[in-house]
Amino acid sequence: PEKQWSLQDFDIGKPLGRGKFGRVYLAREKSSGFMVALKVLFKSEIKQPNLARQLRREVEIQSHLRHEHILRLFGYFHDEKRVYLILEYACRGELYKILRKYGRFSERRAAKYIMQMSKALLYLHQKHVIHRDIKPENLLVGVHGELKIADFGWSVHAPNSRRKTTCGTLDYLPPEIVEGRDHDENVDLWSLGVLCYEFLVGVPPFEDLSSQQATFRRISRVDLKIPEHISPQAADLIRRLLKHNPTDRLPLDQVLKHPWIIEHTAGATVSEN
Ligand SMILES: CC[C@@H](NC(=O)c1cc2[nH]nc(NC(=O)c3ccc(N4CCN(C)CC4)cc3)c2s1)c1ccccc1
Repeated sequence: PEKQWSLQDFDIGKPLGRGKFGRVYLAREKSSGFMVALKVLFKSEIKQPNLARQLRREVEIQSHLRHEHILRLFGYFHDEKRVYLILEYACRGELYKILRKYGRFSERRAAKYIMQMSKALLYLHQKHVIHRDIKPENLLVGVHGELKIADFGWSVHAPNSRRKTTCGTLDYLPPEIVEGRDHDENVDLWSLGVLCYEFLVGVPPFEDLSSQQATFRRISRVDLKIPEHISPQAADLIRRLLKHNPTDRLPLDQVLKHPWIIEHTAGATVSEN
């Protein structure tokens, strides 16, 4: 039987971060000493029905997932004002802050992350779950330097035609969502290509700081310029993922066999520092 958790079961530590709704704290479960991340969301902020439905979906989906590159959701509880999600603690922090600190990643580090993301997405797609919000802000780093996909607030069961009213960056949206068309698992392949580009270049491929419309236009036209310093193999993988037609995008099992991934991750299965 599922254990009924409550706030009394935890010692709350330092705040770890914050999302659009709520904050996340380091916490220790008292009887085991197990460290977790406790995500606190205010009911007042998720009052709107679609946010409550989104949260229920996040909990429903993430609580059933078991994968080394997907952040575990161990349980949840609520009091009169707040909802609490008991999440796996990723002790090396947020990937986007590491990316901003370094500016951009080496091809070896980028390829390792893309391989890990591909394995996680393969697992998700086999369960007909599409994440729909793959971006550096939703990626965390575990104790062995491995990636963990967090924040399933936008994940859905495929196929899906629900309008995605984005609050965050638009840079990761694929043409079919930007153009309001139906979408399926292939949206995550597009985002994987955007992620690979941003890891290697330091900025997303279709970013146009002048306006959202300008970014939409560049996405819809797949207006892609790959800088000279990117290796031909990396450029090839990015081009094979950033295809306007969702079914033309390189499937995940092929991504894992791509020469760029093979060359840069040989022997990387052992835990890395
Ligand atoms: C992805 C956003 C999402 N976050 C989670 O769910 C989150 C779940 C979860 N588990 N573990 C985390 N770890 C951290 O946040 C963290 C941050 C910094 C750290 N360091 C600072 C630098 N130092 C050198 C190393 C240690 C270590 C861990 C987070 S965030 C969210 C969504 C809504 C509301 C709040 C949070």
